[in-house]
Amino acid sequence: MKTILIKCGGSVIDQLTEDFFASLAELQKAGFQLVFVHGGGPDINEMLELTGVVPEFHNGLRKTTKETLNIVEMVLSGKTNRKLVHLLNSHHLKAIGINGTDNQIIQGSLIDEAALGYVGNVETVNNKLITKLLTDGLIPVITPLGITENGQILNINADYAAAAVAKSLKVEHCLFVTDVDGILIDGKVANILEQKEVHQYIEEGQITGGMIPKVTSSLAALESGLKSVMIVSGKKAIYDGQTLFGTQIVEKLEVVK
Ligand SMILES: Nc1ncnc2c1ncn2[C@@H]1O[C@H](COP(=O)(O)OP(=O)(O)O)[C@@H](O)[C@H]1O
Ligand SMILES: CC(=O)N[C@@H](CCC(=O)OP(=O)(O)O)C(=O)O
Repeated sequence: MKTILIKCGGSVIDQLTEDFFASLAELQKAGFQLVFVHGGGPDINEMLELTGVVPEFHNGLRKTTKETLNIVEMVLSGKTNRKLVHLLNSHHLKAIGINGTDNQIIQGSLIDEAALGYVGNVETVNNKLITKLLTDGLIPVITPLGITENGQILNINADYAAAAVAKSLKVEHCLFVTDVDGILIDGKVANILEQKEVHQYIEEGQITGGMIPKVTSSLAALESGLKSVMIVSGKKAIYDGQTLFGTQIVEKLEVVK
């Protein structure tokens, strides 16, 4: 069966629409099995603020002290994951929540402990539990937490975690669901962007902030052999039974034509 990896951004989890959930059902009808990796940056920030910790980011990655890691794990596993699983189940999409650390699904290593604390890169993904759940007809919903060889829990940027899971599962499509209709260039959604344009738009400052990890992990996923990567909106329909709506990212335009 063909699989679609859906990364659901923290920016949009609270704004997912009926049309979006209807598109997921359409994708299942079209023969795709779904796997989710979710973010939760806003939920984490909210809880950190309540505890008086000021969020700190370096190149888009959250500096994660021991205290922050405890909150990140509590929020991602206890709040955001529960919220998304509940939303899917209430739309008759049979979802089950799991942590990236469960059964060592996401194995990673520290990026730079001195600068970032317990923030990790993905080294390998253990597909076993994911494929077992898919075989049972369930939608795995995975937190972007990883674990090192020594058992240290890692906070992983959800875009990178999603791209790594997509690569490991060799999915048909990888969709980054966010709070905008796609990548906006000069105020308009681009239907398709190639690698070279992505780099150019980052340099020109047209692609900034939270969109940067999405495009860089999209390009990494394409390089690793994935065929289709898209940025789509969770606020509307993303599929009409034939076409996915949003911005497709490709290595080279001529390959697609
Ligand atoms: N060129 C662009 N097109 C669309 N959005 C962009 C662009 N450059 C930066 N962004 C920002 O990226 C945001 C999405 O990233 P982020 O907030 O990290 O979302 P998520 O929680 O889904 O990962 C958009 O809301 C927008 O503010
Ligand atoms: C290391 C790192 O930055 N981890 C992220 C994990 C959540 C995430 O990426 O959530 P979004 O997709 O909503 O941004 C964080 O702590 O915010």
